[in-house]
Amino acid sequence: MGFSPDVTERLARARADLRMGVPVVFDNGLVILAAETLDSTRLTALRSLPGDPVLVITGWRAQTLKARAYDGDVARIRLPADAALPWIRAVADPADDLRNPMKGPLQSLREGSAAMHRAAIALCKAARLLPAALTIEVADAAAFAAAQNLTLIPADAMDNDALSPLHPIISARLPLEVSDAGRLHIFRPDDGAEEHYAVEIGHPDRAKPVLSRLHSACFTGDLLGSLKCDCGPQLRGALAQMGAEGAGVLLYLNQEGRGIGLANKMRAYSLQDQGFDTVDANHRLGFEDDERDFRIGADILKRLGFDAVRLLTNNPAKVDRMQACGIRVCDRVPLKVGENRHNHDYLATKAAKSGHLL
Ligand SMILES: Nc1nc2c(ncn2[C@@H]2O[C@H](COP(=O)(O)OP(=O)(O)OP(=O)(O)O)[C@@H](O)[C@H]2O)c(=O)[nH]1
Ligand SMILES: [Zn+2]
Repeated sequence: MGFSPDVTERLARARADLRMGVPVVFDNGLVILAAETLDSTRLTALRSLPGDPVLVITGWRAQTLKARAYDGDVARIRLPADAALPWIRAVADPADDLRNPMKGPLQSLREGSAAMHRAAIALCKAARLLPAALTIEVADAAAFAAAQNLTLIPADAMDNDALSPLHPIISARLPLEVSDAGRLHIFRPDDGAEEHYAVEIGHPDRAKPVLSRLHSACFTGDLLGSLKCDCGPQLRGALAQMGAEGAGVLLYLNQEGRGIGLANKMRAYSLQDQGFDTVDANHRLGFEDDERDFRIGADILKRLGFDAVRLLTNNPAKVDRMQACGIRVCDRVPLKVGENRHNHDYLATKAAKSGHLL
């Protein structure tokens, strides 16, 4: 009839399912549940199935837990017969690592392919959950999904790494403190993920490099005035500079916590209170230190008609990634504002480990 959801749409459903604790089924036979949202009812149901449940974690998390990661970026841990919900949570979530370091010995699987387990981790990350999934194989995936009313997704659904097209939805005049001539543009991706925004100041000449900032959302810094980072002052500093020049474009990308989501960023903050720095905290949670997709920013710039920028950033990786995405970075304009006694170590870590320029 033509109403059925396509793969992209089913993936959006799958992300929502995982966030609620509902299993998702890959059509080649792997059932997955996010460890973070797993409850005891579904754990019992999963244990009633024939087959051996496997807990998938990332290579980073495995390193912290001293488990073997034969698959490199992921590790498949055999679920012990007596493992209950708190044990699964403790493997997935580092909150109590220091208080309760012994989860193992963890038995990692070596045989067979990890391709679908890798896809399960990618789906948990896309759902902004902890990157850990409980999985089990079923003989007839389509029948199982139909009988249990679960979302069925193609085995290769996560292989497509293309950027989901972003569409301009609306733009409207928005007078700002820094400039009367402000305009806010809303962009919405096809895949049901977060919207992103562009703030245009004045009427930048498309034929010249535009003063530009790619700002990643930071609820704590941008809105609450958190002193743990420099995001709020950077946001306001960038807008002020654009206002003073009379032209510029600031992209506000909803990639909170360098792409791990606000809940996971707060988990990282909690680990930072235990003594880990910003990079180590991400790794202990099982994430890369930076999970952002900078193609989004490049795509929005192009859609607005810009192909060359003077980029306000202290992050050389951002410059490289923009260039790789076809945006010419004619100049890097430093944005050194907002250092205080609370974020001194954070900024020093970014300089030491992530290549930020001080
Ligand atoms: N995961 C994580 N994210 C953080 C932390 N502190 C700030 N962020 C996020 O980091 C993002 C800002 O990135 P930064 O690395 O500060 O800066 P950048 O955008 O790479 O570089 P600049 O252009 O120089 O600001 C925002 O999404 C913040 O929410 C943290 O400790 N952990
Ligand atoms: Zn911040």
